[in-house]
Parts: sequence; structure tokens; C-alpha cells
Amino acid sequence: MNFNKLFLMQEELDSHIEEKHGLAGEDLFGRKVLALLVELGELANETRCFKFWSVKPASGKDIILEEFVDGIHFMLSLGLECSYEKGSVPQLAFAAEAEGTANSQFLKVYESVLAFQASREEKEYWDMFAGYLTLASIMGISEEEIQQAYCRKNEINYERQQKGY
Ligand SMILES: O=c1ccn([C@H]2C[C@H](O)[C@@H](COP(=O)(O)O)O2)c(=O)[nH]1
Repeated sequence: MNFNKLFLMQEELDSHIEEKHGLAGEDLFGRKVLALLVELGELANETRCFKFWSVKPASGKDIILEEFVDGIHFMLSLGLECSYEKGSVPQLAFAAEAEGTANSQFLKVYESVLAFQASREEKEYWDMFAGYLTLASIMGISEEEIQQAYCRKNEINYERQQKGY
């Protein structure tokens, strides 16, 4: 996965949003952490993986992908807040044989987001990211799909800003 390209795209989008909303130079860490947790909840809701009381199926792949890459946006954005994109990006082994259920992996990712929030350390940052990619793997989402869906949503985010979102 070409993270350098995604970090660059995220940096441009974030700058655009911050300028537009007069937030340049402001500490947005806490708000971005909460935004990420909310996106995780939205994604979980679309998968319906925890809804043992319901027989309705998960949403379609496009919807799941869009929610998934909303989370990628905020993860990249948090990395930029902490300047971790300039460090050497660890090799993220895309979990080809991810074990566990989506439900248990969602819980692990929530935990890792909060661990990163508490420490703000680079190791915790990449652990969180790797856990999220493992979740993708469990859900049958490929690297290629993540890249494509990220680029598509990144464009939509610009359009929304132009339309006064
Ligand atoms: O500083 C920001 C703020 C928002 N977003 C993007 C990430 C998600 O793709 C989308 C979330 O918007 P909602 O649909 O949740 O409002 O906005 C960013 O990339 N950077």
C-alpha cells in the first residue's frame, strides 16, 4: 500500500479544511480521535456484525468501503498531527490470514485508538493502524480496494467543502 501518497493527499485535504474553517495551527488531536471512534461505530453499524438480535444482512461492499476509508482519513490525519508520516513507515503486513471475528477486532481497534490517544507514541500509532488493516482483512477488503475507495472519498470530501458542508 502506498502510504506516502495517501499521507500527501490527506495533508492537502486537511490543510484545505483547516484554512476554510479558520483552524490553521489549532490542536485538533482530541477532536480527530473522537471523529475516528465515531467512524468506527458507523462502520460497525453497517457491517451489523454485533447485531445478534437481527437477521438483516450487512450493507453492500461500497457502503462498507466508504465507511472504512472514513476511518483511514482520520488515522492518516492523526499521523500528520503527530508528524509520524515523516518517520520511517513500518512495513505493515497486511494480515493475509487474519484470525478472529470482526466483532473482536473492532474491540481491539477501539482499545488501540484509546491507547494511542493516551500515549501519543509512534508505536501505538502504528499498532492502531495495523489493527485497522487487520479488520479490513477480516472483512474481505483488499489493499487495492482501500486505495481506490480512499481516493474516491478524498475527492468527495473536497466537493462537500465546496458545497458548504
Ligand atoms: O480534518 C478533516 C476532517 C474531515 N475529514 C474527512 C474524513 C472523512 O472522510 C469525512 C467525515 O465526514 P462526515 O461524513 O463524518 O461528516 O471527512 C478529513 O479528512 N479531515
